[in-house]
Amino acid sequence: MSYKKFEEYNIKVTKEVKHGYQEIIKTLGEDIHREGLLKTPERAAKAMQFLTSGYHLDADEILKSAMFKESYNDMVIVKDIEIYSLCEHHMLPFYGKAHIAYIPDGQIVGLSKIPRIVDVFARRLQVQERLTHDILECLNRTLKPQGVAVVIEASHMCMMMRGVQKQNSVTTTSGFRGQFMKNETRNEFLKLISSDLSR
Ligand SMILES: Nc1nc2c(ncn2[C@@H]2O[C@H](COP(=O)(O)OP(=O)(O)OP(=O)(O)O)[C@@H](O)[C@H]2O)c(=O)[nH]1
Ligand SMILES: [Zn+2]
Repeated sequence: MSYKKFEEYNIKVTKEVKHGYQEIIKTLGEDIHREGLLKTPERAAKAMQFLTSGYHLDADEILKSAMFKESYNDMVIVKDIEIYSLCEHHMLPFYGKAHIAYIPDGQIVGLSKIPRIVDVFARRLQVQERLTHDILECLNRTLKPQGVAVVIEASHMCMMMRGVQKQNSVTTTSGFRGQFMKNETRNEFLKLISSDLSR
């Protein structure tokens, strides 16, 4: 889609989602003509578009745009990557940290591209398990490393603000491919990030 077409599409989506929010706010018993709420449906629509903007981005292409030949053969870890996503069940936020490692096989990737692909998959309606695998599989198929590991620890607002109302539970998900299937490599990675996991 051309930039102009995409802009037109975005304006149309904002208009439709804004209309949806007007209905929701009204149905929930608020006065949509109240001064403080006048622009709220449009603001909420734009916020939601941003939080789901990952649908329009190609994570494989982002990685491919900065891959370099390099003979470095040891583990590369990017840890403490902030994650903000929306659970697909309640459309409430879940947030936390991702720790990602790979062992190159002839090519490395620009470091910033790792948090960028995290955002591409986080800015969608997600479950933490699928988010973990989306990131893992993207790195595995695009970079073709000797191994890749992803650990995500997150708190879910749908379990905090409502439902079971547990404020301190943290969910950890993980995925491993290639060399990280070996206990020794996996344990080295887990040890290197363990200071974060106990925080
Ligand atoms: N596996 C998984 N579950 C999630 C995630 N985010 C939210 N959930 C859960 O999705 C489930 C949806 O269950 P339902 O019983 O259909 O929804 P509900 O009645 O609102 O459930 P409660 O949250 O228990 O009140 C809940 O257990 C949530 O905790 C996630 O990332 N992964
Ligand atoms: Zn939820």
